[in-house]
Amino acid sequence: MTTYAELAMKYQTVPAVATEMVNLNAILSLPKPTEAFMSDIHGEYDAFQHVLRNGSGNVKAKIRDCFHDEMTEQTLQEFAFLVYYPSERVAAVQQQLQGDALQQWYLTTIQRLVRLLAFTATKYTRSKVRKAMAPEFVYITEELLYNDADTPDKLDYYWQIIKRVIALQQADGWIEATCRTIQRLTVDHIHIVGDIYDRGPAPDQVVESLIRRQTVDIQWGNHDILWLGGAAGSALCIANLIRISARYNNLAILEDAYGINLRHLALFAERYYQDNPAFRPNMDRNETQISVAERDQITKIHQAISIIQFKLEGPVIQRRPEFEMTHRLVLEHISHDGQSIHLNGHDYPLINGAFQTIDFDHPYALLPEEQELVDQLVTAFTHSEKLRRHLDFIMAHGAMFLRYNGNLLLHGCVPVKDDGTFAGLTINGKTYSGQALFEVLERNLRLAYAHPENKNDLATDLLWYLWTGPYSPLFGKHDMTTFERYFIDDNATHFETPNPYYAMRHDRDFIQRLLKEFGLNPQTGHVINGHTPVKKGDSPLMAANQMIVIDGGFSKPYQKTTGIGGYTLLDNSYGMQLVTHQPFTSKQAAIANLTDIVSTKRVVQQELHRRTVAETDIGQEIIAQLTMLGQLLSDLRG
Ligand SMILES: O=P(O)(O)OC[C@H]1O[C@](O)(COP(=O)(O)O)[C@@H](O)[C@@H]1O
Ligand SMILES: [Mn+2]
Repeated sequence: MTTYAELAMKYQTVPAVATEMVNLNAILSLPKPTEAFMSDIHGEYDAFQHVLRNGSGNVKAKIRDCFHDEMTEQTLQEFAFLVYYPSERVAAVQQQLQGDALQQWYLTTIQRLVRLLAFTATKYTRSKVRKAMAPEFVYITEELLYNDADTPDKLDYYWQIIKRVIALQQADGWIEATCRTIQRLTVDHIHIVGDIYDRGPAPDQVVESLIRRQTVDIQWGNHDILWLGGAAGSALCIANLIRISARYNNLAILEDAYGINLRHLALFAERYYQDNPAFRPNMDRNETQISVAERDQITKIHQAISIIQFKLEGPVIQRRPEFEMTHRLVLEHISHDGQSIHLNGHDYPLINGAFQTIDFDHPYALLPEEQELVDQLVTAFTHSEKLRRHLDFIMAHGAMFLRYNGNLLLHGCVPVKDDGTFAGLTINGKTYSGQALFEVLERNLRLAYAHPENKNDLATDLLWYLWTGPYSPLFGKHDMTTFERYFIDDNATHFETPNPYYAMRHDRDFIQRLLKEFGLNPQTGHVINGHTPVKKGDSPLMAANQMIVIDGGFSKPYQKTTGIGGYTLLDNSYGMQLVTHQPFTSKQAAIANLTDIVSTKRVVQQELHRRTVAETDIGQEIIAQLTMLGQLLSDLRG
């Protein structure tokens, strides 16, 4: 929030104050900019990029509105793909066309892009449009954009600029930069409702693209917490994320993207483990097959790190009775011959056994070599500069929940008890529930992240709790049955009881109570969640459209369940729409066949009048500033 003193420093004369007031007043009456909500990206960089580049289908809609009937469907499609993938499409056109035809293509294309840019820019101030441009082309672009080519001289000037740009071989660079500006202006602000990391191949590139984009906020997901926890020195978070990386054949992210050396882990795994079908990597993404030797190595690493994880869980659960997780102390219930386990009053045979490093008298004790490995990994995670840089961004732009323009955004749930009252977690003798639970967990997370040198303190243990604790708002289930899923055949033991929240969120009264708890207007607000894939046939809209779940399966391994390729929610001046995306095959295929993946748009809420900036959070800030400027003006006039 800007203060009166800051404004008084910045605007020292009556005309300066008046000019700013005129400017702010004008901004208030502009249409509300478009927000896009996405979640559960799970490392699927190409699919995510496609949705970002096509503005969740909005870019094509803009082209349609701007050019009406001037373009055939084929031309429109080609033009849209130029805007999404400018460098690839320019290269393709250069292959197809030569000489005069190519020259004509540049002339037509540049002129069309100027028109489209002008069309997308109408919602914004000149200064905002300028900020969305590549600095090296600002001068040229503004000359083209704000040139009212209505006199022959001006028209001549306009075409001269375009021709010079082409002659000086700047056209490719200008096209690329302008297409990016159009992409940015089409969607002004992006919300990521959690889970950028795990299962897919390129979360690091997703983060890089968010860093480039900047106008982003993130509501942390349980998988993001594992990586934040890793950088914060939590051995348990590290063991979990390496386990998942091995499970989905993604260890390369650790080694190649983040420079974390897994050699010692691989050598250790080689010494202790054999092939084990239950630990072979999941190849659902259907990418290039791996060799048997490679598969064997991953399978062994997968077992080694899983057992380390289960061992590390013991002491944390024991030293934190307030976590109420003794039901997750599993290793101590294995029979001493390693053949069965006694859980919840039943004996189950164990399958896929991999218990050779466990001393059943001290099941949670790490072998000295395991301890060394853990120490080495913690050091590597807390020292990876690139990982820190990525997670610094996720920390700076992220939070446990967000209130934005009247809506409540959070990844998983607000934990409740069976009777619908907010469930509490007791920390240091004090019980926190509802909004206070989110806040206490966030405070501890920030503390743990700021002190990677503390490894066994409460704040670091709470990071792991966020991943898997029964009242973690990011997990939302009573238990994570990872051990049972690997080692017990009986499916009943795999079930993870969801928090009652998930049944209650269908109910409008319940959602309104939540909105109220978080200080929002219960009549007009929405709750937006990710985390739980919306199964085929289920609706992402609940509680009379006030509850919206947008985990639609960017994650390839989950597309069997969802049947689609993901959802994005759009909120613009006309209202809210839910966009369904078809599964994305590959970037190459999309560009070669010009296949878009948007399938349907569903209206969630339609505004009776077009909403303006004045009705947004930023608008409220501007109104407050205007009041202070009014005061300043009369003070200056004395
Ligand atoms: O499908 P996988 O990789 O075995 O993962 C299953 C595990 O993932 C979880 O669903 C958590 O991950 P999500 O946040 O993606 O749901 C656990 O509850 C479950 O045990
Ligand atoms: Mn999740």
